[in-house]
Amino acid sequence: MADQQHDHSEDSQKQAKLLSQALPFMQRYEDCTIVVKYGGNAMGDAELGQAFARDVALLKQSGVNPIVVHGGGPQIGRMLSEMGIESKFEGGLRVTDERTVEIVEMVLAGSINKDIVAMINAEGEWAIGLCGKDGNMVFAEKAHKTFVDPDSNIERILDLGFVGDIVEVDRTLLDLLAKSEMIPVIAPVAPGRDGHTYNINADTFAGAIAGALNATRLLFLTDVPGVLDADGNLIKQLTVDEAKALIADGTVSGGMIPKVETCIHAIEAGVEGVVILNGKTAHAVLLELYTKHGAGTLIVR
Ligand SMILES: Nc1ncnc2c1ncn2[C@@H]1O[C@H](COP(=O)(O)OP(=O)(O)O)[C@@H](O)[C@H]1O
Ligand SMILES: CC(=O)N[C@@H](CCC(=O)OP(=O)(O)O)C(=O)O
Repeated sequence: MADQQHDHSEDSQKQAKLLSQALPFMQRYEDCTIVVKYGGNAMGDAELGQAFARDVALLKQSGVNPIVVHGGGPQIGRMLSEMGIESKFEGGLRVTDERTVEIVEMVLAGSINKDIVAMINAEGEWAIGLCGKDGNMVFAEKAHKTFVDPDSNIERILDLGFVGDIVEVDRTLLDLLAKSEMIPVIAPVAPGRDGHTYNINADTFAGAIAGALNATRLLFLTDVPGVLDADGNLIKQLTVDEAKALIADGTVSGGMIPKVETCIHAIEAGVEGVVILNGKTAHAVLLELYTKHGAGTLIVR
């Protein structure tokens, strides 16, 4: 019994110390908008998912305006495969025909969106699941992507079907929610003025939302610790110019290229800082925001 009491007081001392260290950071982000992009690769583990939901709830409780934008690429791929449809990507984007966009919307705005809402609600908060269609929040148009054939050096136009580029973000609904108890959880699906539904890369979608809201931070939860240098070491901070140089010299490659490019666009659109961090680390969001050393790579102007 005496031992237990001792443990308790040690625990509470530790907690008090942690809290006092976190306090200045909590004050720093009070009333700030923080957009968190929760990628499909960071999902899947129930315990990690609950830790993520607890972090988002704690942000709201400490006066932040958190907005979750989620992906779900691997989950869409699994559903398509169960239905006998093969996933095809061009330049990192899913080629999306009419049947595929229906399934994308079902998986993203349906099951994944509601799972995240339920996890946050289980932490005692009020999450509300949305997509670009809700409250006329986001409008898209058919994406116009080109591709330079490395063999012939000829530029080709890519027809990705119902993949969209964002052309408009209306912040009315998100401004209303910021003043309420609600935490928006947004799926990257948006309507076009042409009446079609468009599938939008979740990183791009999160960048556009963060830019339109002049967010203080945009966090990308992925499956690596952040941007790594040529020796595989984590780079703690980068300027936009340094980030561009890492793309140009090939240090940043593959899926990290569009991610870092989205970071650069978001900063140019008015986001104060963007962080790429490992969503597979429990409580990555709190470690990034509420500790001195952060958790990932911070990119700033
Ligand atoms: N310099 C780099 N630093 C970190 N990751 C890199 C780098 N260059 C390429 N990558 C790759 O980028 C991947 C992250 O991009 P991606 O798979 O598209 O993320 P997500 O699916 O979470 O959006 C990493 O898993 C890694 O393989
Ligand atoms: C156009 C396009 O590629 N859309 C993505 C949307 C989901 C997404 O981006 O999810 P992650 O963040 O988990 O990768 C897709 O269909 O997979």
